[in-house]
Amino acid sequence: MSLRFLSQKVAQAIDEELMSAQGGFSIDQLMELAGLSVAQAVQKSYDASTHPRVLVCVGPGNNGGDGLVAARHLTHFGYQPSIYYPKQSSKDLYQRLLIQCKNLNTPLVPEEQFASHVEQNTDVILDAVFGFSFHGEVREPFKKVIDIFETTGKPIVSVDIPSGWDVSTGPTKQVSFQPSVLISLTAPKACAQRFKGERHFLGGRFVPPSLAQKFDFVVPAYPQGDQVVELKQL
Ligand SMILES: NC(=O)C1=CN([C@@H]2O[C@H](COP(=O)(O)OP(=O)(O)OC[C@H]3O[C@@H](n4cnc5c(N)ncnc54)[C@H](O)[C@@H]3O)[C@@H](O)[C@H]2O)[C@H](O)CC1
Ligand SMILES: [K+]
Repeated sequence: MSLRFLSQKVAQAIDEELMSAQGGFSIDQLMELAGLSVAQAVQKSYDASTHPRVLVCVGPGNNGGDGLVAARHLTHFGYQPSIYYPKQSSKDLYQRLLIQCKNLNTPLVPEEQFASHVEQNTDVILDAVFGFSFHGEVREPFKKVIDIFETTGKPIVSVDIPSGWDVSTGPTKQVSFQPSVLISLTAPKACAQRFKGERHFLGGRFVPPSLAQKFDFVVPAYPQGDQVVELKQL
């Protein structure tokens, strides 16, 4: 069976099903596993000894939450992440994730230092700005962030979707950067067919076979205890 690429609508339906009474998961659990997958994909792609400074760009929704979780795991993996989080959520979950990072002394980058921080103090950018619920044209304060993704020479690792791409069709007139690494969560979204970077991982190792069957997608075999599996061919 070949890999299925999910539409925005189906990705959202799967997410809802996982967190329904039947699915039994809480958002905290899914986000923890998604963020752990992301940290593992970074670790498999960029060694902490050569690329320790990971700038985690955090958006306003759950994609951003995955980034905060990844930042915490990356610290424990020996990286020195920093966080750019221009529109902080007041929701309890996000506040707690941020406290956990602050307790690990992870610095928060101020808005006016963002551009210079990318150029001078960053080895890898972790793009956790928008995921499968993004639509329309990028609004501030994120336009500035995506504009830098468009022009920087630093490697970008995108969580679930390259932020600003159309979830179904991929690069747009405004946003066409290619991340070096993409971590698709649960199953790749349709836009992943336009990914031309170096490595594509699948993460989010929480899908029961009955759910994959219901939504007609394939979960490839993960190696041993890994939280990611590399997808060689699209
Ligand atoms: N089942 C899974 O695979 C899981 C995936 N996870 C991650 O969750 C995101 C999807 O999260 P969601 O909260 O639904 O949305 P987003 O993070 O994509 O962003 C919504 C956020 O962005 C704002 N927004 C939308 N469009 C724009 C725009 N044009 N300009 C500015 N802002 C915009 C919107 O208002 C919201 O605030 C998925 O991709 C995974 O990364 C879960 O963590 C675990 C389960
Ligand atoms: K993203």
